[in-house]
Amino acid sequence: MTVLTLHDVTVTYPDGGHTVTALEHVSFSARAGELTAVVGESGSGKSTLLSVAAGLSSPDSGVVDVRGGTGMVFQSPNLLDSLTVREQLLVTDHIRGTRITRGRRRRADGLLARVGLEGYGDRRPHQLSGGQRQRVNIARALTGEPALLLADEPTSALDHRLSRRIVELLRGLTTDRGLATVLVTHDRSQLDLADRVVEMRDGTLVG
Ligand SMILES: Nc1ncnc2c1ncn2[C@@H]1O[C@H](COP(=O)(O)OP(=O)(O)OP(=O)(O)O)[C@@H](O)[C@H]1O
Repeated sequence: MTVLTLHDVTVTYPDGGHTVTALEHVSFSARAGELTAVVGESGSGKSTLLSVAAGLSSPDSGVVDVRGGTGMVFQSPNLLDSLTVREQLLVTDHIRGTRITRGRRRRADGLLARVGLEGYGDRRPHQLSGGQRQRVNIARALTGEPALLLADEPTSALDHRLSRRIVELLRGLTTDRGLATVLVTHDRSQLDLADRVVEMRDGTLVG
C-alpha cells in the first residue's frame, strides 16, 4: 500500500532577488513495510523532500498525499532535560490534555522495550548515551502510531557501529509495524538495509 505520494512537486525558496529551486518536478512514493533511503549531496533537496512530505512546508506546485499519521525523527533527539524517558513519550498526550492512564504508561514502556530500552523509563536524558537518546527519539516518533516515519540524518552524530544499530532498528520497525519509512542519510554503508535507494541531485530524483 502506498502511504506517501509526491506527484510532480516543485518547491522554490526566495533567495535575495532570485529563487532557488529545491525540488523540481519530483515524483516519489513510499509504501507500507518498506524502508526507502534517500541519498544525495548537501543541498540536493533531501530535507526539502521530507519537509513537504511532513506537511511542514507546501509545494509551489504538485500534489502531496499521505495516508495516515506521520512521525518524524530528527538528527538531534531534542529531548527535554527535565523529563524522564517515559515522560518524553507521554508529553504530547499531556499537552493535548489527554489523561495519562496506566494503559498509556504501559504502552510507552512497551515501545521503549521495542527500541531496546526496557527498564530505562525512569532515567533522564543526561543518563543515556547518544545512541540511547536516539532510540528514545524513535520511540517518541512512534507514539501516535504513524503510518509514515520520516527520519532526517538520524545517525549523523553516531559512530559507525551505533549508526548501524539504529538503522537496523528502523529496518525492523518498518517490517514489524508495516511502516513506510523514509530515511535521509549521508552514510552509504547502511544502504544494504534499505529496500530501495533513491538519489537526489540538484532538486531532482535520479535512479
Ligand atoms: N529556507 C531556505 N531559504 C533559501 N534557500 C533554501 C532554504 N532551505 C533550503 N534552501 C536551498 O534549497 C536547496 C535544497 O536544500 P535542502 O536543505 O533540501 O538540501 P539537503 O539535500 O537536505 O542538504 P543537506 O544534506 O546539506 O541537509 C539548497 O540549494 C538550499 O540552499
